[in-house]
Amino acid sequence: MTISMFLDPVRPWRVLIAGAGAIGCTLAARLAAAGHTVDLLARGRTLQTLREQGLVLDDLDGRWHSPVRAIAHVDERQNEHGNEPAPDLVLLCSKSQDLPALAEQVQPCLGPGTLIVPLVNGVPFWFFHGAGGRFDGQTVQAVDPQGRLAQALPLDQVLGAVVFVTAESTGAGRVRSRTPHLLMLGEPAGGLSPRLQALCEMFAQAGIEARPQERLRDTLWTKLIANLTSNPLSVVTRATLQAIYSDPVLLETVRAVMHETMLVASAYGARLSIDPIEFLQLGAGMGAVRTSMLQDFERDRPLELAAIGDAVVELAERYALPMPATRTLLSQTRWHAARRAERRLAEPATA
Ligand SMILES: NC(=O)C1=CN([C@@H]2O[C@H](COP(=O)(O)OP(=O)(O)OC[C@H]3O[C@@H](n4cnc5c(N)ncnc54)[C@H](OP(=O)(O)O)[C@@H]3O)[C@@H](O)[C@H]2O)C=CC1
Ligand SMILES: CC(C)(CO)C(=O)C(=O)O
Repeated sequence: MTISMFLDPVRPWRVLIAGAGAIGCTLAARLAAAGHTVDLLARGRTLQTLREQGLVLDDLDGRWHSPVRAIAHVDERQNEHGNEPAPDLVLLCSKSQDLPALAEQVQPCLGPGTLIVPLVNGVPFWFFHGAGGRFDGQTVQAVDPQGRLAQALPLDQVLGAVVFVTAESTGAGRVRSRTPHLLMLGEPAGGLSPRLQALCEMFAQAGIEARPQERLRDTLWTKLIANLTSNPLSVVTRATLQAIYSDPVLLETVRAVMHETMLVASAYGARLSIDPIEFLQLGAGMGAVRTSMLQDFERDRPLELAAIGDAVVELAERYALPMPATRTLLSQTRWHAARRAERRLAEPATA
């Protein structure tokens, strides 16, 4: 019997949040404010600022100064007697390429009842876990090339998430979120389990709407279509969502990538509820939003192309589906990222 069988949404949970960026800090602030015990695994200047000044979130409900404990290693969770129960919940909140290292960092403190939720864009590493069908249990190479994630995390304790929270860091330990907090959560094997319901309720009590999904992969494909049609193209063009989804020239690429991705989704049995025309209208209605990938590009940070792009191409290859427009777009995005890196290297160093 595992601890999670007793998870009670109203008692305080022991939560470990790994990754103190925009999403990790937003969730940490709201969960701590709701009375949960929150440890936030951070590094560098963020860790130092969190220790010295604490965490501040500005969201639609106001300003939150929340009592989180910033830690550099999970063994700092131990008290003076050298013991600390395993967390009830671990949220992994990094860019997808950083997930293996983060998973290995949290692995030593996991207990048999710890729920683990990666909050990461793109095809998840657990995609084939509990999926049934001919690929059941296989690995998505693009997101877990050395099998480090599957090794570090007990898959039966992993719940999937599709992130609709939007947030941006405004400085170390400072975060701003201007939309209602929304997560879609689901069991990799599908269905509505008691632990999934308890987790959704626990988030809801902290002001984070969490919708339990019987078929999370359907929602995942919808988000992938949004990411794949807009994130790489935003790097190539520097355009906002409004421009990407309304400019007639850019719409040609958007439509081509959307149709290719929808075909892959249907090959995997996804039941998509999106109407393509409505989808484009919704995208255009998002306004002057710069995608997370464009923001990473402008900050000279690595791009999440493996999880958002390469992984979908890999899934397509399993069914011999060509993705010519998507492949071209991904190559062009990489070309722009490489040119930018070269220009940065050529710039004279500032004192
Ligand atoms: N922000 C948003 O609005 C949305 C984000 N998402 C997705 O959610 C995920 C998280 O995004 P977001 O929070 O914005 O990303 P950020 O880049 O803001 O945050 C990631 C954090 O993880 C930290 N980190 C990475 N590796 C380690 C490590 N080994 N040890 C300690 N800390 C580590 C980073 O530290 P450092 O800064 O030192 O690198 C950074 O603070 C991504 O997949 C993103 O695409 C999805 C929807 C919306
Ligand atoms: C806003 C959106 C949906 C654009 O694809 C996104 O998730 C991102 O910027 O990463």
